[in-house]
Formats: sequence, C-alpha cells, structure tokens
Amino acid sequence: MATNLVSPKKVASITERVWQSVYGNSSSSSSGGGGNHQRRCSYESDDDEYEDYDGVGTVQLMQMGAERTKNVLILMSDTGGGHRASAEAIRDAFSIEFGDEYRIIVKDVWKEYTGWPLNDMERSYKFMVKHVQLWKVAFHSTSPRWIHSCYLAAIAAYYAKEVEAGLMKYKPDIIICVHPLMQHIPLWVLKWQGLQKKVVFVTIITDLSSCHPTWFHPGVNRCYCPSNEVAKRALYDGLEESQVRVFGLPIRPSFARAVLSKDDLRKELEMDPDLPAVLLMGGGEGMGPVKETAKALGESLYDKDQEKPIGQLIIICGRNKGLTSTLESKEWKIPVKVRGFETQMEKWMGACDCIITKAGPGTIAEALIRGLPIVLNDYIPGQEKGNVPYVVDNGAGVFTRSSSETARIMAEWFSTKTDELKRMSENALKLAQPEAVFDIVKDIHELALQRGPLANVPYVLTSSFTSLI
Ligand SMILES: CCCCCCCC/C=C\CCCCCCCC(=O)OC[C@H](CO[C@@H]1O[C@H](CO)[C@H](O)[C@H](O)[C@H]1O)OC(=O)CCCCCCC/C=C\CCCCCCCC
Ligand SMILES: O=c1ccn([C@@H]2O[C@H](COP(=O)(O)OP(=O)(O)O)[C@@H](O)[C@H]2O)c(=O)[nH]1
Repeated sequence: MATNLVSPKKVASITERVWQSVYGNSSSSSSGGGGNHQRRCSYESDDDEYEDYDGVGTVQLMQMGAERTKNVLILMSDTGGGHRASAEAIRDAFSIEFGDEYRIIVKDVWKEYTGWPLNDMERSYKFMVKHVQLWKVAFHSTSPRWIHSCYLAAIAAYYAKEVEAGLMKYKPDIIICVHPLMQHIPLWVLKWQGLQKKVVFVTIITDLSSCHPTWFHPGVNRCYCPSNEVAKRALYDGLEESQVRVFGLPIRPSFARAVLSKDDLRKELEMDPDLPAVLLMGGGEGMGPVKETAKALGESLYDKDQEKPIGQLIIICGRNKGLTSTLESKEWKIPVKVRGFETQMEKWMGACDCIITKAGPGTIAEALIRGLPIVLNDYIPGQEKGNVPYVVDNGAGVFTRSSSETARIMAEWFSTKTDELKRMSENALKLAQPEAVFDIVKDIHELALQRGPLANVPYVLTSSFTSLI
C-alpha cells in the first residue's frame, strides 16, 4: 500500500503524497511482480545498510551551508563483466581525484529492489548470448525507439515505486549510469519527484562503436561516449552537442597509474620468465571458443623438432567454472596457467605479450592500454560487432573465428613474425585512452559544481520544497 512507504519514524513528504496521488492507495497497483516487492517497498526496512544511509539526511541538515560529502550512485548490472569494471573504474577515479568529497555507491538497484525480469538480467543475458540467434533477434527487434520505449514504459509502470525506493535509499546527488537499461525508469522517477534540478544524471556508454539505441537517452545531463563514432550516433539519435562528451572508455585506474615491470609481474604470478606469453580469455563470463583455442595453442606453441615450448599460455576463464575445471584437468606440453575470475587483470595483462579474446569493449580497451596486440576470436552480435573493425582497421590486431588459424598466428608472432607483434603493440598504444576515466570524473565534478542552490538542499527538504516550485 502506498501508505506503507513511510515509516512512522519519518515525516511523510509532499512528494510521497504526490506519489500516492499518481498511483493511488490501492495495494493492487503495486503488489504484482517482484518476489521481494513487499519487503523492498517498505521504508521500515530491517536493512542495516539502509540505516546508515538514513543518517545521511540528518548529516545533510547539519551540513547545510557547509561543504558536505556528496553521494554518487552508480547504476550497473553484471550482464557481462564490462559494466561492473567501468563502475569500479569510476569509483576508484573519484576516490583518487577527490578523496572524501564524494561517497560512491555501486549498485544493481534492479536486483535489490525489483522483481522478475529486472532482478535477473544477468541470467537472462547469459542465456540469450549463449543462444546467439535469440540475442540477435532481441537486440535488433528492440532497436526502434517506439518498441523499446513501450517495453520500458510497461516495466516502469510495474516497478517505478521499487526503483524510487532504491534511489531514495541512497539519496544521490549524482547518478551515474553505466548500463543502457538503467536510465529510463530512474529518469522518470526523478522527473516525477521534481528532483531533476537537484540530482545530476549522467550516462557512460560502455560500448566502443556499435551500440543499442537504448543508450541514447535525451534526458541525461551528460552522455559520455567512448568514441567519435558513438558520439555521432548519439547526436543522430537526438542528443544535443552540449550533452555529449568524448573521452574514451573508463578503465580502472590500476591500468593507467600502476608502474608495472613485466619481469616482476612474471615472478609474482609464477610464470616462466623468458618464454613469450599469450593471455586467452572470453570476458567476465569466459565466453567464446576458449576451450578449442586453448587446445590448438597447446599444440602450435610446442616445437616438435626441438621438443620444447616456444611460448606459454595464461587462460582466464572468468565466472565460467565449468571451463576452468575442464581446462585444469587437461595435460599440457607447454607452460599453462588456468585461472577463474581474476580481480587484478592489469597484472596478468602486464605480464603477457598479446591477448586472444572475444570483442568485449572492456577487455579491448584494457589490452590497448597495456599495448597488447589482439586476436579477436568472437563477438556478440549487435553491440560488439563494430569492435572488430575498430581493432583491425587501426592495426592493433586481427580477427578470426578459427581456433587453428588463431594458433597459427600465435606461433608466427612468437617466432618468425615478431616484428608484426611489435608494430601492432605500438598501434595498440596509440589507440589507448588511459586518462579517460579521470577526464570523465573531473567533468562530472564540474557539472555538480554548476548545479543551482537546490543541489545543497537536503533530501529531507527537497522533495517537499520542489513540489512547491
Ligand atoms: C519479435 C521478437 C521480440 C523479441 C522481444 C524481446 C523482448 C525483450 C527481451 C530482451 C531485451 C533485449 C534488450 C536488448 C538491448 C539492450 C541494450 C543492450 O545493448 O544492452 C547490453 C547489455 C549487456 O551489455 C553488454 O555487456 C557486455 C559488458 O560486459 C559488453 O560490454 C557488451 O558489449 C555490452 O553491451 O544487455 C543487457 O543487459 C540485456 C539484458 C537483457 C535482459 C533481458 C531480460 C528479460 C526481458 C525483459 C526485461 C526488460 C527489459 C526490456 C527492455 C527492452 C528494451 C530494450
Ligand atoms: O576474470 C576476469 C575476467 C574479466 N574481467 C574483466 O571483465 C571485463 C570484461 O568486459 P568486456 O566488455 O570485455 O566483456 P563482457 O564480459 O562484458 O562481455 C573486463 O574489464 C575484464 O578485465 C575481470 O576483471 N576478471
């Protein structure tokens, strides 16, 4: 029931009353859908974390007129590994640049607050990209604006209250969205709440070239595009030039700032100190032809005549546990390390000489920063297709879906074609944008400073205040 939204401890704000007038008092309007709906809809939460953030309102009141810590809510989802990696990159860069000025909260608000299908996007996405034709149809058929707007409006009608509860819990001064489907409902909520002038809302696109039109929402304060190609699409899809900025894809500062010596890293990671090394992976989920490629490399990187390896292989399987155990149980003729989900990718990339991966934007951007030539062995149709020419046409790598071809290229790079490897490494470094993440957070900071006086009015007052103007 709408009246359940307010704890007896809290003063019911005018916004909540407006909310009731929009949605009425009927419990039937809000009871469907999410299994966790009843619990999540209540502000009488038994959630300890909520109590922490609840305190923010009081702190804000005490700090009125003084500089106070601003809350930044980063909306992401673990559909693949790239959205979280970008979210963490932004979080770390804020901390490096601005210290305690900002409190950063990285959340999948859908998962915490809504019900099916929003709270289970990871599994649905994994299922769809595994059945690649299904993803292709879903991706392209939802591209026209009227189609995805209808879907999203229907979902908003169902889950807006839950999303509102999720957003209000964290009392954000700034919302940063790194997922295409997490803009529409929060932006509607801010509009209905009259909070558009108080809360800065920006989107950071995490696809390098081809991307789904849901990314381009005209209601954002800024849309950070990783490339000029994406920026052109954003303008074409209705964003104003003043909204669009191009700095590059945000990559974790550990890639940009750490001084890493390959020798030290190899020692730390217990790798062979001398043999050239290739890193084989398939994004956060260990997707693509990793197993077949590993087997082919096991053969091609072994010199049968001299009976010794010409290279070593690092396989990072991400969250794909089945792949990890299959590859761990195999016998190898060359030095091989099989790893699951790694949290220090900059070290593994820093210790290797080249990489084989599906065309995930995050992995590509990281590899470019480390100057690794790339063999792209797969791409997800739709959003990852354009990443292939981005790498190949810029001379930073090659594309082949054939495992035996990949294995042959690698053997050549490590023997007769070392000059090609070197040239591609130089091209990769030319494309790299390690400072993008810092440029983005500085721009967001500027944007926050430009906010009017409403930005400093605490949430406990803003809702009632804004409803009067
Ligand atoms: C005639 C046939 C009709 C078929 C209708 C299908 C109904 C809708 C079903 C599915 C929705 C499909 C959404 C498509 C596009 C979404 C935008 C997009 O590109 O999202 C990309 C992300 C994943 O990002 C990728 O991650 C990697 C990062 O690690 C990598 O970077 C890659 O390059 C990134 O782009 O995709 C998603 O998150 C998709 C989640 C799908 C969830 C499906 C949930 C089940 C159904 C409905 C949920 C509600 C959403 C409806 C929104 C529809 C509007 C698009
Ligand atoms: O064990 C792993 C595997 C992958 N990643 C990171 O996950 C992201 C993968 O993003 P990408 O866009 O390449 O592909 P996705 O997984 O999203 O499809 C990159 O930042 C990787 O460094 C990671 O941190 N640990």
